[in-house]
Amino acid sequence: MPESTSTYPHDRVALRAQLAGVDALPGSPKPDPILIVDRIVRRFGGMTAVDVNHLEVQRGAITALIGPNGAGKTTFFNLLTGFDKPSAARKDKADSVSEGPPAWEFEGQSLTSTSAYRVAKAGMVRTFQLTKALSAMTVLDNMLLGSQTQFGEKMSLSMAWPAWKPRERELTTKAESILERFKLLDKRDDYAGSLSGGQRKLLEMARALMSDPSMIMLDEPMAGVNPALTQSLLGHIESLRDEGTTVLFVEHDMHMVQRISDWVVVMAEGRIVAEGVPREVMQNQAVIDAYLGSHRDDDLGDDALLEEDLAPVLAAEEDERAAALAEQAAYIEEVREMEADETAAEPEPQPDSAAKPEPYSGTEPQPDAAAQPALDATAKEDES
Ligand SMILES: Nc1ncnc2c1ncn2[C@@H]1O[C@H](COP(=O)(O)OP(=O)(O)OP(=O)(O)O)[C@@H](O)[C@H]1O
Repeated sequence: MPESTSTYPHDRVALRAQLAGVDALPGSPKPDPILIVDRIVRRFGGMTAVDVNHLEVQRGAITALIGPNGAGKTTFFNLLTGFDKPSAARKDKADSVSEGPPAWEFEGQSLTSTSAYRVAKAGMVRTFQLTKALSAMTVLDNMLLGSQTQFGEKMSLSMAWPAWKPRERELTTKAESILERFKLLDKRDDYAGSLSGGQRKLLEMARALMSDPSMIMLDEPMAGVNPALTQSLLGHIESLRDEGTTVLFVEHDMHMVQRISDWVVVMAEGRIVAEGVPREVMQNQAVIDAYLGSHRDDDLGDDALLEEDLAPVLAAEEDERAAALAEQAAYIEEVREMEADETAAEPEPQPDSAAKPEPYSGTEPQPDAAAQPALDATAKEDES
C-alpha cells in the first residue's frame, strides 16, 4: 500500500471522530479531502444524469455512494475516472456547469477531463467486473494487466526485449504477493473464468491493487457474492482503509453500507442530496424521500435486481474497451512467445483449472470485453 504523506489518523476511531464534526450537508468540506469535485454535469439528450455542484471525499475513509437506480452513480464514477466526459455549459439550463467550468482534483492534481490512463497513474483506480475476455485469461495474466507500469512501458519494452524480463519477474512477484493476501495464489494459473463469483470480486480488487492506488473505487463490490465470501471481502476493504488507502464505493446493499462506511454520500436524480455518517444519513428526510421512500424496510441489496439493472450499462462499457483489451492480451501473448523462443525453455505450464474456457487468442472479436482503466488509456497513450 502507498505510504501516506498525510498526518491523517489511520486509526478508525480517530477518523470517525473527525468525520463526526463534519456538517451533514451536501458538498460539506472535509478535514483532509483527497478528491474535490466542482460543477460536473453530464446530460444524455435532454436528461441530466449527473449534476454535482461540489463534493469532497475524505482521505483514508471508506465513503459509500448510494442512491436509487438511475441516480447517476455509475455515470459519476465514469466521469471521475476518465471513461466519460462532462457536458459543456448550456446557457438555457440552470445546472452547475452554467456557473463555471467543471473541475476536479485528486491529491491536489487536476484530473479534469483527463484520460483514464492518467487518472489511474495519478493513483485513482476503479474496479471492473470480470468479463468474458478476462475470464479466458489466467488469474496471473489478469494481475499483470492490472499493472499500469507495465502498460506505460509497453511500447519501449517490446522493442528492447531483454529489458522486459526482469520487469516481468518483478511484476509477477508483486502479483503473487497480492494474490496470496487475497487467498488466490493457488489459483494463479487457473483461468479467471473458473473462479467463483466471490473469488472474481476478490480478483477484481486484487488487480486494481497492482497499480498501488491511493484511492480505490469499487462499483458494487458485493453484487453476486455469496455469504461465505462476504466476510472476506468486507475484511479486505477495511484492511485497505486501515493501511491508508481511500475507498469510494457504490453499493446497493444497505447492510454493508451501514457496516463498513465511515461516510455516506447520497445521490438522487444526478445530484448530491445528502451526506453524513451512516446511521444519521439513513434518518435524513431527503434520503427517505428521494431514495428509501415508502420502501424503507425493503432489503435494497437485492442482487438479482442489481444484476438485471446493471447489465445494459456494463455491456456498453465493455464494448468500448474491447479493442484496448485485445491489444493488451495479444501483447502478453507475444511476450510469452518471445520468452519461449529466446530461452528454449520447457513448454509453458498449462492451467490446471477444472473449468477451462477456450484461451483468448487476442485476435478474435470480443464483444463484451472490459478492462482496467489503464488498458483503455494505454491505447490512447500509444496513439499519441
Ligand atoms: N450512455 C447512456 N445514454 C443514455 N442515458 C444514459 C447512459 N448512461 C446512463 N444513462 C442514464 O443516466 C441515468 C443515470 O444512470 P446511472 O447508470 O449512472 O445510474 P446509477 O445510479 O448508477 O443506477 P444503478 O444503481 O441502477 O446502476 C439513468 O437514467 C440512465 O438511464
